[in-house]
Amino acid sequence: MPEKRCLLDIQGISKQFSGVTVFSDFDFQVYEGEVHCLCGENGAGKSTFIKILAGAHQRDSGEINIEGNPLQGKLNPALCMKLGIQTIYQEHTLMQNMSVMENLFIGKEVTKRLVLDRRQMYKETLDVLAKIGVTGLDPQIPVRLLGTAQQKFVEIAKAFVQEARVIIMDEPTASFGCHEIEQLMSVIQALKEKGVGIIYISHHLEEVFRIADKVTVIRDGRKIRTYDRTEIDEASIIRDMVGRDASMFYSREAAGIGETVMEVQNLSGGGVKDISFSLRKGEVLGFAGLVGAGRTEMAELLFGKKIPESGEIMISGEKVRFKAPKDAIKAGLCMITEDRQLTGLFTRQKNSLNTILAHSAKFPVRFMHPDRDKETCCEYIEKLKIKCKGPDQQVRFLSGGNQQKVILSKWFHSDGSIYIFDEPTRGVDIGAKEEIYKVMVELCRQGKSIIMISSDMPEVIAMSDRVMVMKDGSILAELSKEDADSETILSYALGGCKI
Ligand SMILES: Nc1ncnc2c1ncn2[C@@H]1O[C@H](COP(=O)(O)OP(=O)(O)OP(=O)(O)O)[C@@H](O)[C@H]1O
Repeated sequence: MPEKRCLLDIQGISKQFSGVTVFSDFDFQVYEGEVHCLCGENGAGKSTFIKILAGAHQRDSGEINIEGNPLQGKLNPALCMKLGIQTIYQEHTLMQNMSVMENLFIGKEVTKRLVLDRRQMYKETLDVLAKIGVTGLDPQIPVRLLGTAQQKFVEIAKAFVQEARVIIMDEPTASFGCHEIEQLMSVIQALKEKGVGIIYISHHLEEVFRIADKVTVIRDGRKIRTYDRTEIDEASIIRDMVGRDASMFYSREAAGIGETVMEVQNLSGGGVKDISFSLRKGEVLGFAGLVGAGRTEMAELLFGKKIPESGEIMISGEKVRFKAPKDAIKAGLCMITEDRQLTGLFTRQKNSLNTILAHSAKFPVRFMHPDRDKETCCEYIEKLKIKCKGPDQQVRFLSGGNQQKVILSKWFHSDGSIYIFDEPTRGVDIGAKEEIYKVMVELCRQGKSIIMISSDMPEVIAMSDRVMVMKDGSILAELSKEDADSETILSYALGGCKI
C-alpha cells in the first residue's frame, strides 16, 4: 500500500494569552484519509489550537508544514482557504438567507459568458452532496430553513467544493440526535475515502472511539500522548484526559422519591401537543427524543418563556400560570437553557456575579456581599472543577465548557425546588460530567426535583428515574427505569406508537 501523505504537520507550537501559557510545544499531524481526534478536558486548549489552524489566533512560536512545505508567516482565514484547511465551528457560519447552492459556491461561482451558471451550479451541488453521502437536500432551499445537522452537512459540502484537504470539526454533533450522528459518521467515511484529512474534536468519546484513526490527548495545553487506532483504550484515554479514573457510564445512587410536586395536564402550544405528566419530589424525570421532538419547546412552556394555548400546570397542588420566567423563578423553578451562550451568562461580568445571579433574582432588593459571593463562587469552582483564574475573572475569557459550568453553578446555587435542565452536560468533558451528575443527585437528596432533557443516551438512562420519550411535540411513551434501555427509547423516538 502506498504510504499516506502528511497533509498538516505541526511542530512545537506555543500560545500565551496575557502572559498565561495556554499550550506549549505542541505537535500534531494529520495524514490523508485519516481522522485524527483531539481530546481533552474543558480548558485544555483544543479551541485555541483550532483557532490557530483557522488563522483566527496567531501562534507565538512553532512550525506549521502544509503538505511538506513550511508555512512562512502568519495564517489568516483567506490563506487557510487557499491552503485547503477548512474549519467547521460549533456555531453556524453559513449565509442564512442564501440557498444551499449559493453558499456552496461563495467565491467559486460558476459562470457562463460572465453570467452565473445556476443550472451548472445546481447540478454540481447535487453531485457534491451525493459524493459525501447527503441525499434529499434541495440545493435551492434557503439555509435558514434547515436544521442544525443539515446546515452542518452543507458546511462540509462547502469545504469539499472549496477543495479542502484538511477539515477541522469542532464538536460537530453538539446539537445532533442519534440519527444525525449516524449520518455524520457516514459523511466522514466518505470524506476519508476521498483522501481528506479530518481533525475531530468532541467530548463524546463514544464517537471518537468509533471513527478515530488516531487520538491525541491534550491536558493543560500539553500533548500527553497520541494513540494509534490499534492502541486506543478507553480507560487510559480518559485517565490521560482528566488525570484520574472516570467512567463513561455513570451509575447513579438512588434518592428517596416523594409526593407529586408538579402536575402537567394536556399542555399545548408553541409546537407542543397535549402533554401530560407528573413530577415527584426527589425524582429525575428524563425527556428523550430526537432533535426537534419538542422537548425544549415544552420546557419553555413550563418556565413561562412561552404562554400555553391550553392545558394546566399545577405546582404543589396549586394551578399556576406564568406570564414570564421571573414568575416561574419565584415559584421555585429553575431552567438551564440549551442555548447557554445567548441566554445564560453576562460574559463581561465576573464569575462571582454570574454565580449568584439566579439566586438574587428572587429578591426585590439584594445588597451586594462581595466576600460572600466570592466564597460561593469558589465553592462551585472547586465542586465543578472550573478552570479559571478565580471568582474575579470575566467569564468571556473561560473556555466554552467552563462557561457552561458557571451557568450550572448559577442554577445549582439558585435554591429552587424544580430544576429544568436542557442538555445539562453538552460540551462538558467526561470528568466534569461526573461532578455535575453528583450535584444533581445531591439536589434530589435535598428533596428537589429535576426535569432533564438530554440527547445523550447513556446520560438519560443512568440519571433518570423515569423516561418520557417525545416525538413531534407529543409524549409517545413513559418508561420506568427498568424499561428505559437505548433500544426501547430509540424505537419510540423514531416513531413508535403513542401510549
Ligand atoms: N481570549 C482569551 N483570553 C484569555 N484566555 C483565554 C482566551 N481564550 C482562551 N483562553 C484560555 O485558554 C485556555 C484554553 O481554552 P480553550 O477554549 O482552548 O479550551 P478548550 O480545550 O477548547 O475547552 P472546552 O472543551 O471547554 O471548549 C482556557 O484556560 C481559557 O480560559
